[in-house]
Amino acid sequence: MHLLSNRKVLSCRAAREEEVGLLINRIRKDAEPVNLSELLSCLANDVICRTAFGRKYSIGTTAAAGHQDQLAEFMELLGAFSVGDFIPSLSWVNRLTGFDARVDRVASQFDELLEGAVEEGLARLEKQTTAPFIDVLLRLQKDSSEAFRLDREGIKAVILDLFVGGTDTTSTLLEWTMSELIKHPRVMKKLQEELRTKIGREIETVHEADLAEELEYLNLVIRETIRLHPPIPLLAPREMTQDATIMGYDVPSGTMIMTNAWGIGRDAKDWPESPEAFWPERFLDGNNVDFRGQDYQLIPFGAGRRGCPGISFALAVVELALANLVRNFDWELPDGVRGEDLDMTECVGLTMHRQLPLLAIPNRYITVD
Ligand code: HEM
Repeated sequence: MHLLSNRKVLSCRAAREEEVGLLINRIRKDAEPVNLSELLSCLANDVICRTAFGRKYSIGTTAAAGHQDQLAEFMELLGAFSVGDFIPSLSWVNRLTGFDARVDRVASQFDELLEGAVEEGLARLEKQTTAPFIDVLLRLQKDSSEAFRLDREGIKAVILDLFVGGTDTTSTLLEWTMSELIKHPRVMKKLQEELRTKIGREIETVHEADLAEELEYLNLVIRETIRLHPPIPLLAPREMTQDATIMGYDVPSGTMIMTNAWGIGRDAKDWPESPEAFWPERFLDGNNVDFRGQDYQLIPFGAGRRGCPGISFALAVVELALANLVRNFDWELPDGVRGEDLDMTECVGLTMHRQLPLLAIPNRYITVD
């Protein structure tokens, strides 16, 4: 997908660096402890808004608060169990419970937001050279031929897809990585050592160019977190296009199937050494299992033609944010709670968040005047 190509991801670097810089400054100023879950959700949201729409719905405005709530409700509805999807004759239950009405309301609120963004993009079209995604699509529409027509609804659908695919997933991965690091001080210390040694103390905020040096342990930590906490634990539902036999079961064409990436990542057959433990070193010594869809024992981004096209985009945000959060601060839990006692309960939904927000105290480590 052109919009998520490596070149395009690189071109959005300034927005990522600026937003991560703002996050770090905010953490420096906020009263302790900080609500990392909320801050990381805002970060992912703002980065995607800037790359998709060319602007964010800034913190502190009513539009921002409304938009943030809309997105949370949208994700909740996407992950909710809809009786009618599984037993069509019971669709009336969705009307009775108010589920359909909520879906209609949130869909129309989102449509309003996207309509506004399309109008803003149209007004910008003649002026701007570095284009957010929506402008790229509008330009494509303007230049489109008979053979390839992209209409307004299509543009809104693509942007919505990026939005839904890219915000909650990215912030969930960040939230779980910080949780695991705080819960495992040995791993946190080792990662801090890598970042503080390789990046040095001279700069206050880490930029993407500073990550050019091989940061092996950072990569292992992300891999281990996504194994234990795939942000979309059941991937996207798929329909069988032909009859097949899977593990001895006959599965007819047309059956809806769900893939349990969460279960696969913890399966003792593929992960024989303490599959439930957070241990990034399991990926050393020749274990090169990667998460990009080639190794079926680790598929948090799906695999094949419909696998996630946003992997590079997500990793760019996650690596930069983690490098800054971990290098610049020493973290501890409020009220003297020890890291190993941190509650790690998951909550059910399309994306799998922490049930309780992650609150933590940042102690400044890097202080460049
Ligand atoms: C840690 C972050 C992310 C995770 C874990 C993730 C995971 C996934 C998964 C599991 C799917 C469905 C694949 C399947 O069923 O085989 C998917 C699809 C998708 N993702 Fe991601 N994603 C992430 C970040 C992103 C980002 C940042 C973007 C865009 C900016 C994005 C855009 C999309 C799109 C557009 C699809 C739909 C692809 C299609 O239907 O063909 N994702 N993602």
